[in-house]
Amino acid sequence: MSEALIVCESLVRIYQSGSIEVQALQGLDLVVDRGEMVAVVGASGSGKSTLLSILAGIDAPTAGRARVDRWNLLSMSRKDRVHYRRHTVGFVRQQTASNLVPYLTARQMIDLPMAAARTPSHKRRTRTTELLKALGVAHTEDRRPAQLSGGEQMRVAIAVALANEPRVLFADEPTGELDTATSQEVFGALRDVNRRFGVTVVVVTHDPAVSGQVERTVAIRDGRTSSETLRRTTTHENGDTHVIAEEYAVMDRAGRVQIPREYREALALTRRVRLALEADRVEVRPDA
Ligand SMILES: Nc1ncnc2c1ncn2[C@@H]1O[C@H](COP(=O)(O)OP(=O)(O)OP(=O)(O)O)[C@@H](O)[C@H]1O
Repeated sequence: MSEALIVCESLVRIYQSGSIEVQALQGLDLVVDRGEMVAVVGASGSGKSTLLSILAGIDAPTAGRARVDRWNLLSMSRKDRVHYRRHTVGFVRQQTASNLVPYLTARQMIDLPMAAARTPSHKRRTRTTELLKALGVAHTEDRRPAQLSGGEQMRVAIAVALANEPRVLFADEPTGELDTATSQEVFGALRDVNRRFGVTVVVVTHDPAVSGQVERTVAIRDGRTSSETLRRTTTHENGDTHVIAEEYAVMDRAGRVQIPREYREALALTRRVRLALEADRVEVRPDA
């Protein structure tokens, strides 16, 4: 098996505002393999944006472990961080317009990160043309952001994020401001670049229609990974295809598993529970 591209273990991020401490991440575990496309879901305030900012090298964790490719995100120098953000990761923000430069054309915006990385101009031209085509926005190459629809703006933003051939693309609510049909298009574009360029994609979303289309969804609750849903497609004899989704609890390295509230309430599980090892399972029973 190939080595995972992203590994977070017991990741903690504490924000200090005045005398108040906010624990945005409280020991989060996450593993993403190379080439995977993963959706991250969770209630507002659960820590999704914090996680993405840390993985994108924009914010630094307080404690724990976080590795992306060969980079340890807790011990990167300022110089490393610039290199990391330029070459290893691409980032697409929720607010469509904030990804773009108002006075540049689509072609110029895609060119910009490559110019900053001192890529030779003939390579930049070829890559820009390839990306404009791959994202279905070749017709917009000479237009500025104000002359693009919301979906086109987002697809150009994805092209900009992919310019320097990053290993991983992070997208924070990329379809949050778009209508359903346009969301589907943008999400389709993300899936397409994941397959076509082999770039790993981690997408934060509120939209169940979006998260339902990836093979793995990771749910975050209170700054921790709470469950994962794996989906696989099966084909019946008559040719019909069905998607089977199975939800798993996530166990951390210390063996901790969160028991969902409805299970605890149904069996009145409180502070002490009985654990029993059976041949093929572990039982959790109320303290009788
Ligand atoms: N810069 C900051 N200073 C203080 N607290 C912050 C800061 N950024 C985030 N938080 C807090 O950290 C927690 C997690 O925030 P985060 O934005 O990661 O959640 P989220 O799951 O992305 O939410 P949403 O879906 O609403 O974007 C929240 O309680 C938030 O108020």
